[in-house]
Amino acid sequence: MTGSITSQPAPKGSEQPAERPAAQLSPTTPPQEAVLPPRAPEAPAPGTLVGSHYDHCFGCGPQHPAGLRMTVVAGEGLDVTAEFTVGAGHQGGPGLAHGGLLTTAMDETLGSLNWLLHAAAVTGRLETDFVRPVPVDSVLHIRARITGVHGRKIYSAAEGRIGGPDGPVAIRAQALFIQVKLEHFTQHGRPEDIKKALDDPDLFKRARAFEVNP
Ligand SMILES: CCCCC/C=C\C/C=C\C/C=C\C/C=C\CCCC(=O)SCCNC(=O)CCNC(=O)[C@H](O)C(C)(C)COP(=O)(O)OP(=O)(O)OC[C@H]1O[C@@H](n2cnc3c(N)ncnc32)[C@H](O)[C@@H]1OP(=O)(O)O
Repeated sequence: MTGSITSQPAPKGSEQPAERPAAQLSPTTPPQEAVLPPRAPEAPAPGTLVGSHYDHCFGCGPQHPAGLRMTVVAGEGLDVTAEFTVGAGHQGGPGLAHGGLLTTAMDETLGSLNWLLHAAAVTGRLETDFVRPVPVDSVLHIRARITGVHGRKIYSAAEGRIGGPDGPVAIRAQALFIQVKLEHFTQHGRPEDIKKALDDPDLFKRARAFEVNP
């Protein structure tokens, strides 16, 4: 390895224009018309566990053999906290957490915010800034909040700290979730998993509840 990337001349026609267009807002930044709705009546009470949305979820499922098994606690408003302990099985570089897994932990936490609105939603876009390395055995303390809702779009942001809940920020994320109907899962999921999920009375009850207010 030479340690440097040889610079090549830019292909013809790809030169920078004399004036760059004004910086665009990220699609994960709520527009001015976005609102902060009240917590849904069905939202988990402040200080209680949000609970896993699906037993086999890689992020939160208690039955997943190698998942992150994250637990998320509802906050007072449109916010949650979560912890993710980085294990030896989560390495990217030696002794350091894999960035993709940290992103998964952020995705899971941000996704759980949707329970506060009682909305079934999927990640449309997720942006992550890795601010400092996260060693194995660290506990990532995550705080996430909804930053706005506009139609089916739910905007949210989170940060993950190490060395304690008020330690330095190691990772930041912003997300755009899109509200979906139950059919999103039933039409696209592998049939045998959908069948099993629908046979689970608890999940079925939960899924039907979404149908009333999709
Ligand atoms: C059978 C029982 C199942 C029961 C399940 C039970 C519970 C589950 C419920 C909730 C889950 C709760 C917690 C989950 C917690 C964490 C889990 C992690 C979350 C995930 O891991 S989840 C997997 C990864 N995720 C996907 O697998 C999505 C794949 N994708 C799609 O399925 C479509 O892409 C979709 C649905 C996103 C949109 O499709 P669509 O056709 O419905 O709507 P459309 O395209 O019109 O978008 C509407 C407006 O959003 C804008 N928009 C869309 N995408 C954008 C982007 N990327 N950037 C900027 N803007 C975007 C458009 O520009 C438009 O904007 P506008 O309205 O202004 O025009």
